[in-house]
Amino acid sequence: MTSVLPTFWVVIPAAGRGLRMALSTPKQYLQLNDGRTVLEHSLSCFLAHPQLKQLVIALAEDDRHWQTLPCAQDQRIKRVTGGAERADSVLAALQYLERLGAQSMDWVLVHDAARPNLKTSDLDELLQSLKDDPIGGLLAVRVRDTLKQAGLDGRVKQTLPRELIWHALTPQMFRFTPLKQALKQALAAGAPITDEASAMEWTGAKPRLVAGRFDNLKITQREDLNLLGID
Ligand SMILES: Nc1ccn([C@@H]2O[C@H](COP(=O)(O)OP(=O)(O)OP(=O)(O)O)[C@@H](O)[C@H]2O)c(=O)n1
Ligand SMILES: C[C@](O)(CO)[C@H](O)COP(=O)(O)O
Repeated sequence: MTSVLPTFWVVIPAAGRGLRMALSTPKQYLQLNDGRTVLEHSLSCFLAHPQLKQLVIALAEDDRHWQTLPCAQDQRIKRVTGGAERADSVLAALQYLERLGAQSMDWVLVHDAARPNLKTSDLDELLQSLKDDPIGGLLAVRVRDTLKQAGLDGRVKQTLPRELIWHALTPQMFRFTPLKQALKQALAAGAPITDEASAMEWTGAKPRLVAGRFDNLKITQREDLNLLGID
């Protein structure tokens, strides 16, 4: 018998400038070949999921694209202004979740607006794998290539063991209050936080790795567009 998946809140950090993409349009608003934007694709699995509570999207203060999208009319989606870094944007969205009634041990999933290729099968695998976990965790994929550590001279210093190395993906799934507190404390301490798991790790927690698809890629640089069929 398939067990019931947990209900969950969603936070979408979408306030980035896409500097590494270096295009006039922020990368989350680039159109894929079906005419929908990267952001609309990144939202789609959540908006179609029966267990979604509500979704908070963090946008740049001067974002003029969001209101042009049909999903901006979806009453389940609330918007907040993002911050200087991704972690600031996530924290701003978490603080808004409190106003929406998020309870301490509610599940929160954080997913990059720049990851349009998330599959429902991966989302459900994450929910199923972590629904009874005391900490939470993240979708991740094992490193496939041989890993080289560079020296300051730009030459190979050594080959690193890769058996235990994973790429962190999103969504990342944690309980509301522990995540909010971890982010607040880690940011206040100036810790280098690049994902939700690193904030939880900073507090001593050990998030669980849930194997996901390698093609759940983050649109970051120009060459990534070809991988997703963007002309
Ligand atoms: N201050 C920020 C920075 C990033 N993000 C979001 O976090 C996700 C992952 O960040 P990244 O890929 O680094 O996006 P950008 O910051 O836009 O890219 P760049 O670093 O090249 O400027 C993206 O969906 C981005 O919109 C955010 O909400 N707030
Ligand atoms: C959250 C993330 O996508 C996990 O790999 C990654 O850390 C985002 O990093 P970025 O430098 O903000 O793109």
